[in-house]
Amino acid sequence: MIQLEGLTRRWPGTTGAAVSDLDLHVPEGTSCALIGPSGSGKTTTLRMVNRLIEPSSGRLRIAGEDALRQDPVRLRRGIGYVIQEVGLFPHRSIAENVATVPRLLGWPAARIAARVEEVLALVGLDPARFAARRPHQLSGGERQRVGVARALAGDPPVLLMDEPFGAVDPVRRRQLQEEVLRLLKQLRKTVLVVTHDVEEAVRLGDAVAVLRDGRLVQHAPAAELLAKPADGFVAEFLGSDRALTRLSLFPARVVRGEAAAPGAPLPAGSTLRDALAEMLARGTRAVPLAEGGSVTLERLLDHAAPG
Ligand SMILES: Nc1ncnc2c1ncn2[C@@H]1O[C@H](COP(=O)(O)OP(=O)(O)OP(=O)(O)O)[C@@H](O)[C@H]1O
Repeated sequence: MIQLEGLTRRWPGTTGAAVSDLDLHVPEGTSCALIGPSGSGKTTTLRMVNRLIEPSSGRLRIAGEDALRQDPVRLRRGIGYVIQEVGLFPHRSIAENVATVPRLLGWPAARIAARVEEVLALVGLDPARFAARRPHQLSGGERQRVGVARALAGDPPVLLMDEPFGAVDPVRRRQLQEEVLRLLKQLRKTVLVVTHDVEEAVRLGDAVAVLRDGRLVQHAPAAELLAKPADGFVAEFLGSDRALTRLSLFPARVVRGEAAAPGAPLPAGSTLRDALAEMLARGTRAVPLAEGGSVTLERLLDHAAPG
């Protein structure tokens, strides 16, 4: 788990703090997305957790240990870090890039080689095709996958991600988000992810923390945040389409007693938001599901306006 208590960062020569008295708890095996306007302190917060930025005051516990008393270099070897620009070494092969942390950890060569193959496969890159290439021989999306593989290579319990899919086009982005999310859940990583994209935040975060001027204004499960923004600032930041965004959190499933509607069934893995889009496109009040039964407009309204 990651636990921030009163964490604060002041920059020399500035009035006020970039991050002020921040309390945040990310339980083990869960993810928290940090969102907020530009300059609200998201990246500063993230980089205080791996101490690329030293906190001015406050406490930081990672996996039960006082992280501010640990040697920062050793601390970082236990924390995966994924950034938008990926930051791969351009003159080293993909395999060498992925091997960075295991090598620093002093693993034997055979174990490193096996691990490189394993994590490349985990992120959907065939080691036989990619291991020997240089970063410039990959697409942006493939490089991003390498960034995730590299962060996972040393099997750290904690992962920090800063706009991890910012450089990926919107279509591949959703696919990559879903794959990485599935992977992180399967590996039970504790994750703190920074994004400016509300949809990405609710998709990746079990909980979402909203920052404003370096202060935490709301920290709640994604569905609760979208249903009940704490104030006008949060509501505006989440956008007037937040009820629509919320529908994307719920899978389209059969509710007993609903007869099958006519027409082509929704593809497997569709969300209630996809169901609404289909209803609008077809001009119907219900769409059928492949497993039988339907999603109805009434059901969508129940989810969009919870009690
Ligand atoms: N090295 C630095 N020296 C002085 N001030 C800094 C430094 N780095 C960041 N800041 C200031 O700290 C505040 C928070 O910056 P931070 O990068 O954490 O915001 P952010 O929410 O991640 O923004 P963005 O979404 O634009 O990346 C900003 O006012 C920024 O100008």
